[in-house]
Amino acid sequence: MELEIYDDSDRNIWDDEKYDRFDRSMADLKRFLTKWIIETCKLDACMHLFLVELNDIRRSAKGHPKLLDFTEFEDNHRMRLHRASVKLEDDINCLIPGFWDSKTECNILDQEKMREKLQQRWTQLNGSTSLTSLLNAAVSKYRRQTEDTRQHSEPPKLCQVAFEKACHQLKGSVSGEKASATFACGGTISIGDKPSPAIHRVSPPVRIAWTAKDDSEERKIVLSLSDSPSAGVDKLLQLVSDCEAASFGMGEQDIIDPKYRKAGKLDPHRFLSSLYPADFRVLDDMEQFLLPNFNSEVENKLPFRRLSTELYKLNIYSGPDGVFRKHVDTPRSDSQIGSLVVCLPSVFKGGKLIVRHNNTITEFDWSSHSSSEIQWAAFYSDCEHEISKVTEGNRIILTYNLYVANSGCGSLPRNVNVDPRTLPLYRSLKDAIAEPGFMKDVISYTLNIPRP
Ligand SMILES: O=C(O)CCC(=O)C(=O)O
Ligand SMILES: [Fe+2]
Repeated sequence: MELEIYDDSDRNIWDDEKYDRFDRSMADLKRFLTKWIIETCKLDACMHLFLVELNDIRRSAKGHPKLLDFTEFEDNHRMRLHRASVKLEDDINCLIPGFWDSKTECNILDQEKMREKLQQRWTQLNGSTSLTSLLNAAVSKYRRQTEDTRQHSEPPKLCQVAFEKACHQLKGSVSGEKASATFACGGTISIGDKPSPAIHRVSPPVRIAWTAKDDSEERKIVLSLSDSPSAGVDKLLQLVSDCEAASFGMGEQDIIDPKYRKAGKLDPHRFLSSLYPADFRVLDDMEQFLLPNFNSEVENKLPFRRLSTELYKLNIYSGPDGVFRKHVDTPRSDSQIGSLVVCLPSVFKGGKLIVRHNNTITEFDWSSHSSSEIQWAAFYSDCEHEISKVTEGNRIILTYNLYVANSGCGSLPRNVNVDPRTLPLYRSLKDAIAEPGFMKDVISYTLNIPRP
């Protein structure tokens, strides 16, 4: 992707009319960066999957060849490699249409640019070894300490075996290509009846207001700790019955099939919620775990990529058979990278959220704390997930679309939603302009006119 920016540094960029006549503006630059950032994320994700598979093939190949050296591969390895490279190509075509011109290029792995990118990503994935060496040191120290015992009493003690096994497992999870493959994360927000600063991550009871199906009335409920009377059983029943049946997307169609998804829904124009996950630093947590690394240490430190959320639905899965079988969410735009689900306080049993990626499963079982905490999970759009049967109660969920965006660091973007009059600089400038002689000095300086 190449961007040509005209050198318009001598123009007055605050003068909209003039500025809009140029082909490339700050807005173009912002769009370009956002597109580039999103494409980099998507490419990283595609290469990541490929590298995991390639490393598996290498491990089973003779002589443990170097990453992109396929000379020693036997037929079965070649077949697997071929399948993986076709998948890589398909993934890239699907996520970044137009990035790869599959008609003119023969094989994606023959392309020097692609090989370089794969090599870079590989180096990056294997870069951090400090925790691994710590674990290695722990194992050898433990071995040395127990060597004598081992020599004298033949079978190793159960705790020794368990310790080493745990260290090896941990080492596997913190190093190598699977380490940065975090595809889901989650957390909790406590609920307190007393007001508390949001920084403490204690939310007041959540208030939901919604409109009746025929729009005739506005209704409200406070979702509080279950044993408090304000939990309002009647209101809860009302909320459930005011929901419409939730659909799911299949191709271009929205389908309602209670065997596949049995849940109620309210579209966002029908309800308001008092809970804003960003107030409880949920966005910061998700950014930390879900935004993939850039390509180098230096770039990783750039405050470029941010997440934003868009409230999408309120869903209720009710016992005895609320359910949502295996599916992948339909992304609502090119910049959507995932979903955030927030489980509001309400008693229920069952209803586990199970998220899968690359043969790894993460489960979010919220039933035991369903009445006392707000619980949340976020995961990438391409993760298959399901909700197991809700056997009792009501599992009330807010879903949000997660978008990646650039934070507009560096210079202030145009049309920023901040009133310049609120900035300290505005007041100093205003005061300075009021000084007799200031404007004369500035004008003669900027226009290079000799002062009288
Ligand atoms: O409720 C959940 O845990 C997940 C919801 C979900 O998968 C969806 O709405 O697409
Ligand atoms: Fe989903």
